[in-house]
Amino acid sequence: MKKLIIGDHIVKSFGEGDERRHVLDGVSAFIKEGEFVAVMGPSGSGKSTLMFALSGTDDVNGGTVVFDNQDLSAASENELSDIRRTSMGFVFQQPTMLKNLNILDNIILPSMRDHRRNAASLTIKARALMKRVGIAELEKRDITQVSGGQLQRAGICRALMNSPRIIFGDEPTGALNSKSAQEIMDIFSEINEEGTAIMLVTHDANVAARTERIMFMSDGNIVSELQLPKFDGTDMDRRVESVTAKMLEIGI
Ligand SMILES: Nc1ncnc2c1ncn2[C@@H]1O[C@H](COP(=O)(O)OP(=O)(O)OP(=O)(O)O)[C@@H](O)[C@H]1O
Repeated sequence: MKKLIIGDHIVKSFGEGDERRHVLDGVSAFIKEGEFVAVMGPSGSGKSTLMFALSGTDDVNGGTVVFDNQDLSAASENELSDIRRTSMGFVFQQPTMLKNLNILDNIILPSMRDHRRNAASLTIKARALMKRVGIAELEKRDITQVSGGQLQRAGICRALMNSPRIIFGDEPTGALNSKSAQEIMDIFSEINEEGTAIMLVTHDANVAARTERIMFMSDGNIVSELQLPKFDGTDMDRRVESVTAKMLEIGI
């Protein structure tokens, strides 16, 4: 499968003078089209920073990031924002949604900037997505009137509105109980089955075990990888065991 994103010797530094520190220390990473990957590693190892670099959300201090043959490091802020809006979806631990809008409007709002689409067609798409993830009946609810799992489903709908090539998830199940987390992972698996690449940052071996490749980070570098067969709903215990064995082996 062709590579969708290629990060080559990425350096990302924070701080000034003696305080300056390479949070990404020349890290190279790729994500293939339609691939389902996870990034694991100790707190502060640079997982989220890598995600923000590969998605063009943050600029880098060295190296290159190429998305679908476009060099993100050379792209203007407008070009980057277009690429992110049309080709990428983002899901975070706590979906940031507006309190004065209902769930449906929160899902639609970011896509309203895409002038090729009108409100009616966006509403149709949002309702189809909500139905698919099991929150069709919640469209009129305020964001304070739904559970954490339901809100995260809405966050996933919002990320899917523009039919992205890839979804980036930073601890998307981190705030959920294990049942809701597994349900969210079922949704991610389905989305991936349909061809959307997914990159998840996670501390949870049960989440990482659902993916097909895990990159392990330590001190701003990828220090190991684990390849798993594509998840087919079986063998979960064995998959989790191999992830935890690898975590133990590299000491995270
Ligand atoms: N904007 C910033 N300014 C200064 N330092 C930062 C900034 N963003 C991240 N860092 C530092 O970079 C390091 C890596 O952060 P990052 O969030 O990528 O780690 P992580 O592996 O995702 O950690 P966690 O698992 O705790 O979320 C940390 O030491 C963090 O404090």
